[in-house]
Amino acid sequence: MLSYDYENALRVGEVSFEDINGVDFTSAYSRLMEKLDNGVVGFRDVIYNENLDEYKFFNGYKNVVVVGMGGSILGTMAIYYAVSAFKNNAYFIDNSDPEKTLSILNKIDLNDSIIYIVSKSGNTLETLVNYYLIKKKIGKLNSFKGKIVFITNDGKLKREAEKNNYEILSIPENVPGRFSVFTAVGLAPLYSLGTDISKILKGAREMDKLCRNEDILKNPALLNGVIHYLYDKKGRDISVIMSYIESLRYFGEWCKQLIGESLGKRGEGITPLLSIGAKDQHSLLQLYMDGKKDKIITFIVPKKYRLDEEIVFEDIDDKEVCCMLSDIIKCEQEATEIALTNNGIPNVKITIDEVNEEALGALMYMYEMQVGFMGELYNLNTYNQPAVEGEKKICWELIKKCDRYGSK
Ligand SMILES: O=P(O)(O)OC[C@H]1O[C@H](O)[C@H](O)[C@@H](O)[C@@H]1O
Repeated sequence: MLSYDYENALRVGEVSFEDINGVDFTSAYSRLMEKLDNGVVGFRDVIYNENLDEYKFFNGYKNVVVVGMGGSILGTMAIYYAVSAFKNNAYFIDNSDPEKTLSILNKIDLNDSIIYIVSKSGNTLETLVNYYLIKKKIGKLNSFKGKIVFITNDGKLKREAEKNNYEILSIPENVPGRFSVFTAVGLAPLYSLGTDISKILKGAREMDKLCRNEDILKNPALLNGVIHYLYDKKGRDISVIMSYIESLRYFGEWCKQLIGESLGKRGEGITPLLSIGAKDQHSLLQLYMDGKKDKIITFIVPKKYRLDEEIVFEDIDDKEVCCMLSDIIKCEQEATEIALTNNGIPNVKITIDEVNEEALGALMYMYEMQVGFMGELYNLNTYNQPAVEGEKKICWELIKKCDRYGSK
């Protein structure tokens, strides 16, 4: 399913086994388990949901449009772009960038679409605006033959859904948005996109077995959390997630929010930095290798690439050399790993068999648990994001001043 290799994080010598054992990870483990057992947070419970039938009515549309922001869309994008990298019937609308939104909306036939409006609070500015645009576009049609599903618990969007008798799915209150990919937030649109959602949950459950292990060496989420925590304390507070498969780009975007909003509190936290190999060997590797000593690298690599082909080098040391395309990128990753380690840069590696639903379920759940453990190590509230509220208030005031109807 997934293997985790931490040897190079210790080999470089900045952090040792004694350091790991010196961290009170047992208390962190117990505190998180207690929260999960008592339902204070519900991101573990949802992976055991057996009732996937409620999504079966959401099939049969050519296009799937998902409108949301942050935790309400990034997990869906992460899984879709990973497992369905070769399809193109999904449209994701999150930002308030007029050029992006309008160019997407101008090309979709909404009549042949299932449209998900996803917002736990029901009040997120960008989601609201993008919904209004869709509503306006639908209003101009003679009749609307598509389907709108709201995934929301509250706010303006819930009221809008109720007023118009749209279908509403809800999100368990104890599952924070950025941990909600295994709820209707991710599962409903992914089902409409033809993804095998039971396999996503299967992968998450298999990972959960490992994450319940009290033995840190058998618990990759706990071990990776402690390693990153220790390196942060040594000044390596930038966590580079370097994926050697492009279809995991949005997994990185999802991780960025999960790590950033969960742990960035009270002057603590690590900064996630996304990187794609082999490309970034030609742009950022110089910085990783020889820049400030503030980074720890996580390689994410598949054993098998879903497409592959033989390639012949016509002249390597006067010889023809034949290898697979996948051999090339694997050699590049290995070379980077060896060079970084030789240069004293700590790195860990997560290997998945291949990119598929189960692997994504396992990988994403591992990160949810890792962040949960890390929040306990830092002793902070992992599940809120109070610092971003200030900007929202200022922005709503500015928007009221933009009113083009004036005092009408
Ligand atoms: O699901 P929503 O309520 O629309 O929230 C969407 C996103 O917006 C907020 O600003 C939060 O910082 C994020 O944690 C959240 O995922």
